[in-house]
Amino acid sequence: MTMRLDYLSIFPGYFDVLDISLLGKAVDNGLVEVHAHDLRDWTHDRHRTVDDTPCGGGAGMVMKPDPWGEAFDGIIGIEPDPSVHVIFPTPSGIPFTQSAAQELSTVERVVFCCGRYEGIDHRVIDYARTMWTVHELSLGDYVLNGGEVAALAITEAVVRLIPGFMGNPESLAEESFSPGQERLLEYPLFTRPVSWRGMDVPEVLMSGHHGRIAEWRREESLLLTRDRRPDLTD
Ligand SMILES: COc1ccc2nc(C(=O)O)sc2c1
Repeated sequence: MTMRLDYLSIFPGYFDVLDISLLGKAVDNGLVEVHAHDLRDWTHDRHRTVDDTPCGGGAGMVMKPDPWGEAFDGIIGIEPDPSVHVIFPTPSGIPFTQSAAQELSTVERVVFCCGRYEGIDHRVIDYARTMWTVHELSLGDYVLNGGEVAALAITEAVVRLIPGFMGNPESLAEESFSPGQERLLEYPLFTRPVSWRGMDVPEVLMSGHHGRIAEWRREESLLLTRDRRPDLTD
């Protein structure tokens, strides 16, 4: 399966980065197909206007619905198709989680709609919900300047879970938040040299005793999770 990823933004250059590193390899391997689009290509005035003042007053500008609607028509089509997943990164979205990444990694088509200014006219989201499967997602309790960085983060979290992307799928099994990890944070990691600036790798990890190593790692994960993310231990 090849996943098609589309990005709609007034800064499509943000997505040039998808040509490098592991994601670039996924493109080369035909696992993903990436298309970035400039929303201004669907404007018709000399200034290529995509925003206007908010109805009801208030600070800032709101993204006009017209360019989004025409872009949807051109990029996705005019027929409803629930197999297309449209993601609006937004501070008012539901928190993006590893399980959401897991679900999205099985989808064949994802379209990211990256807002700027104060946000997108809500009718755009309402329209999208009549046509496709829509997700309004937030990365966390902070606000970025637009949806592009969130779209990149979501992309990386999703694409790395596509079967065949990671050379060694076993490395996914022990990561923080991966299924079967009881929602525990990953234990501390060490590699050679065994001694570095007066600090040694924990002896148990050099013992070759797999049972004791597994026990040490689980204990470390439990301690770390209780300390940093008590909300995960409920
Ligand atoms: C205007 O579009 C925005 C603005 C801020 C923002 N912050 C996000 C976040 O996930 O933190 S997504 C997002 C989209």
